[in-house]
Amino acid sequence: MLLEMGQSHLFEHWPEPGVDDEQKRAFFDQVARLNSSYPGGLASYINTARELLADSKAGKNPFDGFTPSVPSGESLTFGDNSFVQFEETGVREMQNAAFVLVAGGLGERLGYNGIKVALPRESSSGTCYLQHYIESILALQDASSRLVEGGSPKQIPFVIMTSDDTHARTLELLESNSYFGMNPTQVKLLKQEKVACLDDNVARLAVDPRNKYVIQTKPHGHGDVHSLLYSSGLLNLWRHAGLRWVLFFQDTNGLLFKAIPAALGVSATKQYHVNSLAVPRKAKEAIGGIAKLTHADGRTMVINVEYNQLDPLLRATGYPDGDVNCETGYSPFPGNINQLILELGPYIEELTKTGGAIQEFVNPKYKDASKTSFKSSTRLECMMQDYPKTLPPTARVGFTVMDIWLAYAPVKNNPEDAAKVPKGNPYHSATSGEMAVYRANSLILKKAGVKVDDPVLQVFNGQEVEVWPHVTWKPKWALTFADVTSKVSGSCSISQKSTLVVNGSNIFLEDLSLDGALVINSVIDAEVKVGGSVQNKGWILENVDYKDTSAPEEVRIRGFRINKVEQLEKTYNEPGNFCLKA
Ligand SMILES: O=c1ccn([C@@H]2O[C@H](COP(=O)(O)OP(=O)(O)O[C@H]3OC[C@@H](O)[C@H](O)[C@H]3O)[C@@H](O)[C@H]2O)c(=O)[nH]1
Ligand SMILES: [Mg+2]
Repeated sequence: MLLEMGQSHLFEHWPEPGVDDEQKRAFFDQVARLNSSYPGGLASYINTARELLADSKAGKNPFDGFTPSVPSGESLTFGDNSFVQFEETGVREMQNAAFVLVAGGLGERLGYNGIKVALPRESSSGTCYLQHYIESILALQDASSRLVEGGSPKQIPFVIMTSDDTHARTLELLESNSYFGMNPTQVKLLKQEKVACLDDNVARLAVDPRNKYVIQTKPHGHGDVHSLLYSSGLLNLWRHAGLRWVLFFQDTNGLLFKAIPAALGVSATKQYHVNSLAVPRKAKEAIGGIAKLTHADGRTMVINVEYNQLDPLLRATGYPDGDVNCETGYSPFPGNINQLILELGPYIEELTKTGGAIQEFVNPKYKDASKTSFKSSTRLECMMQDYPKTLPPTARVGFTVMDIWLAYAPVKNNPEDAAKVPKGNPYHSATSGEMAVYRANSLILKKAGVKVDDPVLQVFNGQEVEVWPHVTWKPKWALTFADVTSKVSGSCSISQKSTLVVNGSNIFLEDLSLDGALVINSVIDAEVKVGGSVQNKGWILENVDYKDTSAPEEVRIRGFRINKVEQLEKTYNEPGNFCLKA
């Protein structure tokens, strides 16, 4: 097959039979793996690569024939009646859902040496992303089964897509923490394989420069999640178990689960086959734009246009300024946060046709204008949000826009690059990711009637951020706005320098005045009323420079550490009714 596919160069420097036989066998093992892990096999990979490389060389626009326009979608306002209604519907539907986290990426822009899901979401409680995600899913599972009468409690399946770069460390993180309270059988890890690299425009496979018996490989992108789910057989198991929704999400977004209940509510109410979550997007921000594309022949689709493609597409179709903000101060195209909700039935139907293959693209870095050779080997890639591209026109494809402060705070950029982000655009750094959690929680409490002091501006690692009171709570305390309002009453206030860590479910804030740090831990059967005036020196943020290698990496990249000077910490380990009146 390799010879037929023009790959004879792979064998050019092979010694005669009997020499290096072990390594030659390993070579064919790798070829077999590359062949079986790609829908259609290696030959089809090479053929597609040739077509895409020829298009790229000819400068063909992948959206040729399509004109972009601004689509209309569901736009939600946090806390209003319809938002609260969507949240309730979403929580009810949650027991028919499965979650899929794509976490095979290395996070090259962040440059962190560990896996990204092990990073703390915020450092007041120290909870890492993976723990927060699992605790959110478990809390949703409990809340959903409480809402649905007579329903037997179901376990929400949780799939994590890993890669060779992240698999072992993800598994280790789960196992060394007892799966953060989730039943181990509830979690499935699916490892994506890398794909072969290509050396030139005729798609000659690239040999590893250090070992002529190894083909160079690189990641194929998060689009692999669809073929992996399909071939795993999980989708049909889920269908037989009566599930209806699959929710996809990415590795570092500390706010995501604040948007999930309402977003699922929208899917269920509008009966969307595909629902993408979006936020207002700043021009040139590194998030894809959701656009309606209309083809010359009349076809239309609502689809993500990736951030590197939006500007050229706009310039080519009558928007001479390309990707710019409109009078609202934002790009007219909503920003895709890559939280997709797919309805399981139509999803299985589609994958049965495609095998889960997603339209691919190639992005070679050419040496010069002749476009005949590459600076380094390239490969085909695919993105999970391109799934709708093959859907029939009858498919119900929609999107839901929510506020940025509520829904999106990824950690993608290293401190140096974050500090260079144009003023007014989000940093997407470890610093902004943590501050966004405090801001969202503070704003939610404010909306629930708590008097929360305004933030101060502070600079960490060259990034100016709003510092709100450090408020953090466990998902089991509150998943929805209605949960928060049911747990806060009377006249409560929180000063700017305060820290509030709520680590329990039945904790009620009643006439609490907080000026300092307060940590409350409780078991499920303890009902704790928290009130009175708490005043102490609190927890203070101290600057840490990202170049200071004496600090742990996760501290350095956020630019501060918490000095826990003084706090009131109370733990309620026994069932019963308690009252903390400071
Ligand atoms: O091969 C891969 C690559 C990436 N991933 C995962 O996919 C997720 C997204 O990866 P990246 O952070 O590199 O994605 P990008 O920032 O380039 O863009 C992504 O997020 C922002 C959206 O607006 C974009 O439309 C979306 O493509 C991560 O969770 C990552 O771990 C894989 O699981 N496998
Ligand atoms: Mg990327």
